[in-house]
Amino acid sequence: MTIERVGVVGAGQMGNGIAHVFSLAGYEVVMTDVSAEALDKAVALIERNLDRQVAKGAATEDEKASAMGRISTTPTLTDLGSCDLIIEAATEREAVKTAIFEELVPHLAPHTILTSNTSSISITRLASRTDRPEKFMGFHFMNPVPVMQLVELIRGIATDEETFRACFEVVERLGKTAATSEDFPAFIVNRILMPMINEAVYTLYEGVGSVSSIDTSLKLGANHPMGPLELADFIGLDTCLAIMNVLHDGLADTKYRPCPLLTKYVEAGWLGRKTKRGFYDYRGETPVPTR
Ligand SMILES: CC(=O)CC(=O)SCCNC(=O)CCNC(=O)[C@H](O)C(C)(C)COP(=O)(O)OP(=O)(O)OC[C@H]1O[C@@H](n2cnc3c(N)ncnc32)[C@H](O)[C@@H]1OP(=O)(O)O
Ligand SMILES: NC(=O)C1=CN([C@@H]2O[C@H](COP(=O)(O)OP(=O)(O)OC[C@H]3O[C@@H](n4cnc5c(N)ncnc54)[C@H](OP(=O)(O)O)[C@@H]3O)[C@@H](O)[C@H]2O)C=CC1
Repeated sequence: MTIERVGVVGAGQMGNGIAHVFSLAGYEVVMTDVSAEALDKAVALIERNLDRQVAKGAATEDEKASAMGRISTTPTLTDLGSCDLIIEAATEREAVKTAIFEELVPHLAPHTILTSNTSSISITRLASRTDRPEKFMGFHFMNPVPVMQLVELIRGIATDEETFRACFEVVERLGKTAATSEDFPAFIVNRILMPMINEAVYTLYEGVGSVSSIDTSLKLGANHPMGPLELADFIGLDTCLAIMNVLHDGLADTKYRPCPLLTKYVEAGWLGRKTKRGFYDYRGETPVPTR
């Protein structure tokens, strides 16, 4: 099947990156969000990130202008009904995602493939809340989307081969690499990455090290590009906690117990970079550790 028009639901840090890479690869993109401000911010951010690529010689001014011309925004979710492929990238809460699918489904063309960028939630369960479990998949990008090479593709129990092939071909046209994961809590990347981040928070909670010593240790001692607490702030502490809860509930093993300190940061609304405070305070010139 031919995919030309792509709908993106949620214009946060993942939604803007997803719209960016699809438009640069020549797809028409329609992006929606509950917040008009988020849509405006996303378009401005895509333009800034494309400028960065132009400055580095990774894209030309013409490619940038055509990519920007292929992106439109709408506050109305049901305007996405005519898209060939939809990628839901709203907040990591199952109730939010199912409400989106339930509102969208009556407006979809019969051929539309519905996907979720969820970091952890059961694809089979999300699919079961739609009219098309066979045309439903997990399409999981990594952050920052324009930079990271991987896309995890997750089939639900009912996903058909045609849908999988179509999504696989899209990943190739984006110039990215697909890895396939079975549909179990948090799939592959987050099944491995998030317990490491949670353990870093326990290391902080138990006073084994400060924020700086933990991040410096993993950056210089294990060659990670970002320390685990810096990475947690980058991903969003609400998303990290949501993923740990899915692992804990879904696999019923205490080794996935979210660290109480992670819960406390989220309760404070200190969600990391997106709220300017998390394990670091980003309100000044340079990030300052908060513990
Ligand atoms: C939670 C989930 O469900 C799954 C996930 O996504 S888990 C998170 C996965 N992501 C990671 O682990 C990221 C780890 N961090 C990194 O790889 C690096 O720190 C980083 C790529 C983000 C930044 O690298 P850096 O060397 O410190 O910064 P910088 O030199 O400014 O940027 C490197 C490149 O990325 C680009 N870049 C950085 N941030 C960007 C962004 N937000 N958008 C677009 N481009 C960006 C830069 O333009 C630069 O491009 P070139 O290589 O073409 O020059
Ligand atoms: N952060 C990361 O590193 C990664 C995240 N993901 C996944 O991507 C998804 C999005 O995460 P991320 O971009 O970080 O989150 P953000 O919080 O940055 O963005 C989520 C966006 O969705 C909006 N939203 C909430 N409810 C709705 C709705 N009903 N309809 C449309 N938009 C809505 C939010 O608006 P408002 O703020 O007004 O509520 C916000 O703008 C999640 O499923 C997450 O797990 C996947 C890979 C990496």
